[in-house]
Amino acid sequence: MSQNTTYKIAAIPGDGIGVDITEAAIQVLDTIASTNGSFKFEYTTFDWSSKKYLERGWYMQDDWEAQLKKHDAIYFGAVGWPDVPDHISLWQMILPIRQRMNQYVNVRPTRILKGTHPPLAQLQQKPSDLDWIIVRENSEGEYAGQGGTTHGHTSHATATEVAIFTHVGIERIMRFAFETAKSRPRKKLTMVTKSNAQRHGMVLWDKVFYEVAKDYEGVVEYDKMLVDAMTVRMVNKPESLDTVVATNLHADILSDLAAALAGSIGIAPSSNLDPTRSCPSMFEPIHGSAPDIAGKGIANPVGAFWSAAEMVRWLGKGELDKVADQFMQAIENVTANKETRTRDMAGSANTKAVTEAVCREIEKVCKA
Ligand SMILES: NC(=O)c1ccc[n+]([C@@H]2O[C@H](COP(=O)([O-])OP(=O)(O)OC[C@H]3O[C@@H](n4cnc5c(N)ncnc54)[C@H](O)[C@@H]3O)[C@@H](O)[C@H]2O)c1
Ligand SMILES: O=C(O)[C@H](O)[C@@H](O)C(=O)O
Ligand SMILES: [K+]
Ligand SMILES: [Mn+2]
Repeated sequence: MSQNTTYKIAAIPGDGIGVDITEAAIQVLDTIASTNGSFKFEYTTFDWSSKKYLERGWYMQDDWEAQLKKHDAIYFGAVGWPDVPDHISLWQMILPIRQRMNQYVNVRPTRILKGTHPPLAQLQQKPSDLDWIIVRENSEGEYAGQGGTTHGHTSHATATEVAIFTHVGIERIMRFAFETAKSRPRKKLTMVTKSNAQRHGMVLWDKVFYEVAKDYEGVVEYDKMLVDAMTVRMVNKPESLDTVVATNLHADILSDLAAALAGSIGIAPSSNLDPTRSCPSMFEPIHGSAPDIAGKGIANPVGAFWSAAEMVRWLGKGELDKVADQFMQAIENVTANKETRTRDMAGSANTKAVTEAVCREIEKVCKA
């Protein structure tokens, strides 16, 4: 990385609290850039949202792919609003971006940040017992887009949602998951499946997992869990897990559970990655637009900040790891203090106060 590198960021705030937390993330990203001095961000903000969809009839312009590809990364808030059916908003914005930008991996880390109140008594005593990375397959399964409805106007209405699993798609996510597990101190991978009831796609999923596992024999310890039993293990034996690989749908569900176990859905980050780096990767908190608290200025921006820190790490290709770590340190210094926690974390601060506190901490941590 040269001095004064400029990273071009496509910012898509979207709907509801997506708007508040994207604005907050940009403020802290600019603070970390100006404090560090060796890089800066240049943003293009896209007004793609459900509100605009209702006015214009479209979420993204026809040339959206070309527009996004002009950027080094995408920062995303959330999409979805009660007056547009959720499958329309997802399928006209977030899912096409994940698919067409080749973001076939979705990395969802969870750990208990300082000051959070995990609901389980055992984790209140030993927060270090929960430190996971969920690797979510991000292109296939029920999200591949195959299915349809016929005779929809009659009582014979028939609808299918076909879960797609390909050897190529499974192999690339398994390799990514094994590499992730290998890079972590415990070198441990748990594969989640449902190959007892789902006897085709999930059986191929398992088969390819064991094929790839041969390349990591003696290097990464691995095991297999049926997804229903996995929810029990996450609650009862969180310390027994480290890296987890699961299908698109299973990991979507398990990562919300993971966030709740770690203290709040408002903290959890995600990176939608194109590991080949041919397209921009996309960073967003795992939560949605939260219509119930939107417009109140009280959304927890911590998941958005953690996602922004992962964006810095990804953009730096190894050269900004220290900066990303400082960013995380600043976030955790703020969560540690009750005065600067939002309501979902048993505090009373608003989004703006938490954001300003993180900016102040960034200046302290980076200059120390
Ligand atoms: N990737 C995305 O953009 C994405 C992800 C999930 C849901 N959605 C969409 O968002 C809309 C709402 O979905 P939902 O209600 O199921 O899930 P949600 O994540 O928006 O909200 C679930 C609950 O968590 C709370 N919450 C979420 N984020 C929070 C934060 N940062 N701080 C404090 N509390 C927070 C909300 O107030 C709500 O009570 C739907 O349209 C859905 O399709 C989009
Ligand atoms: O991927 C999904 O199912 C939704 O966009 C959302 O629930 C998410 O987790 O990103
Ligand atoms: K989101
Ligand atoms: Mn989800």
